[in-house]
Amino acid sequence: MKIAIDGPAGAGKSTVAQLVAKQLGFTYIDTGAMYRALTWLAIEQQVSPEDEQALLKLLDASAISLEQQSHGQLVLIGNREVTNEIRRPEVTRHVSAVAKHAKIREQMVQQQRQLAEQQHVVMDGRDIGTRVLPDAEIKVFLTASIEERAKRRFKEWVEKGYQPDLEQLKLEIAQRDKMDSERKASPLKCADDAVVLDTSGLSIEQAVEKIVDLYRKQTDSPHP
Ligand SMILES: Nc1ncnc2c1ncn2[C@@H]1O[C@H](COP(=O)(O)OP(=O)(O)O)[C@@H](O)[C@H]1O
Ligand SMILES: Nc1ccn([C@@H]2O[C@H](COP(=O)(O)OP(=O)(O)O)[C@@H](O)[C@H]2O)c(=O)n1
Repeated sequence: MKIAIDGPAGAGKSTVAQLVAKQLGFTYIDTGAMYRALTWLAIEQQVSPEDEQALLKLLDASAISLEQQSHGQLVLIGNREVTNEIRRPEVTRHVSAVAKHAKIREQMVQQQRQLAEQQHVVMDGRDIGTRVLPDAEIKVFLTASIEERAKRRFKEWVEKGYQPDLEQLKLEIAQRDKMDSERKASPLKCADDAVVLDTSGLSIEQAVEKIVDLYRKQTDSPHP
């Protein structure tokens, strides 16, 4: 069973997908973490996000992997754990430039499909329903207004101890969405057969419940 959750930045994908996975006993896979790990590495090794060949070399030389633990997903580069570091604002600013390269995406997609073959998954990203798992049984396009998404990020960053600027955050989110939607290689878009779920007026719990309901309707199984 595969549940694909796509959508723009800050829509609540990882929060909601993680809780859906927990409720159903599935494995949660955050594909954005893989693009973030490569971006983190590129920054560390001073490789330009525009240099596809150099990024490919970096990707080949560095085993990026996701490890599922009871408390969440760990992101590893070789033996090095980078789960928290890849969330840094600097990585966020450059990740869409790294993720636009077709050959980089091919390799990431291959790895993501392998993960989904081994277990029941809830996978979130930008191209899960359209490219990575086009045959997913349930596809959700999770979205929310840009104002709502910027406010959520603002709150999250304040809680992490940063001092963000709301307007700047809104601008960065809009820029990232634009790059993700306009790139040639599997852009961010809603799959034709996805259910659109606007979370602007929903609590996290309500959004989770709506997806779990979709699963129940699909499988007709009240006790997963
Ligand atoms: N329905 C919701 N209502 C309020 N806040 C939410 C909702 N969904 C997610 N959030 C909050 O918004 C922030 C961004 O969510 P996140 O899951 O990181 O989004 P994404 O993975 O789509 O970028 C998090 O701090 C999360 O707790
Ligand atoms: N399947 C995916 C997942 C992420 N990405 C890229 O990786 C970036 C970071 O993804 P993310 O899911 O961590 O982003 P947030 O919305 O959580 O900030 C996105 O802005 C995309 O550029 C992608 O291209 N395809």
